[in-house]
Amino acid sequence: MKVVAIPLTTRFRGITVREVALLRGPGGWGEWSPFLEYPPEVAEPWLRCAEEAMTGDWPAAVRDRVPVNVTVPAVDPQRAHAIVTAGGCRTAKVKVAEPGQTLADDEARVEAVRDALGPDGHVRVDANGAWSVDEAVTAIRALDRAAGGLEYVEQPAASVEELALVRRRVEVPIAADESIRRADDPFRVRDLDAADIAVLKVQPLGGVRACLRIAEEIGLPVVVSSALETSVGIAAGVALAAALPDLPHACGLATVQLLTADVVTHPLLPVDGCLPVQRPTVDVPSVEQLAAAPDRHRHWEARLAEVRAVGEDRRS
Ligand SMILES: O=C(O)CCC(=O)C1=CC=C[C@@H](O)[C@@H]1C(=O)O
Ligand SMILES: [Mg+2]
Repeated sequence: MKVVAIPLTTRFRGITVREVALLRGPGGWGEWSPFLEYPPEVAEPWLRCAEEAMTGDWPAAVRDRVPVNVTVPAVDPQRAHAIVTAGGCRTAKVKVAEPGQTLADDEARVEAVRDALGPDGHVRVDANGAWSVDEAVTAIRALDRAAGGLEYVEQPAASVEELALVRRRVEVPIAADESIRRADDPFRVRDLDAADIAVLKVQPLGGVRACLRIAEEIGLPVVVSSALETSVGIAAGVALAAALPDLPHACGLATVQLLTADVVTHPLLPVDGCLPVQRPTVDVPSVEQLAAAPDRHRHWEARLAEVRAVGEDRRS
């Protein structure tokens, strides 16, 4: 196992450095990068995703490019404008409802993003479940106006029940993220008519093939999104997006742009708003250069042993 620590270009989801474990198998490298605070039970499906990559057993692709959104963290309007302009994508996903910020901050950011994209781009927002139902209804209406039309809002409230209530009160489509990847039953979103779109992330949901099965059963259009991986992990998301029979929306897989460095020879960065469907080649000198401190290696080795034990328990 190799552990790397990569500084982010901007604080994102409360972190400034991304720590990632890379595991090598007969079919290639796999990335195992559950966030540091996740307990073993939560980190276990993430390991299944890495193990699948290490066998090289991914489903066949039906397309050779995957359209992606640029991801805009909860930054000021000038910075948001610059990120979208530099991102080269026709769709932008804007983080909103950040602790310590106001709805006016979100409106200003979304306006700047629309300005940078022009009238024919798509703007979507992600609230990470931060709003109550009433707050969500107010905020979605305001942000829809500020954006001159939102493509969708991702996880406006925390629970599936709340998503369903919000969905009945606004015109903007609702996408479910945490309500699928953190739920005991990802299909409650479908059963309660709580969303128009399913966001699927390959690591928390146990791999590419597991996500393909969820996509078939959930019966909603899918947006494949990242968990802030290096290009090794993003390649698994790209493999899922490439294998889906229909892909009506851009995917949230352009997050290598949020890292200051990568571990492959040709990072999975968008060209003309799309990622190529290819497995990147790990660049061993970069892995060595980005290596985490020895105590972090020891931490990840111990974590791996614990999570493997959870996996064995679940299989027995
Ligand atoms: O979807 C995207 O554009 C990028 C990925 C992204 O937003 C996320 C990656 C990692 C952790 C999550 O908090 C976050 C998300 O909520 O979707
Ligand atoms: Mg999300």
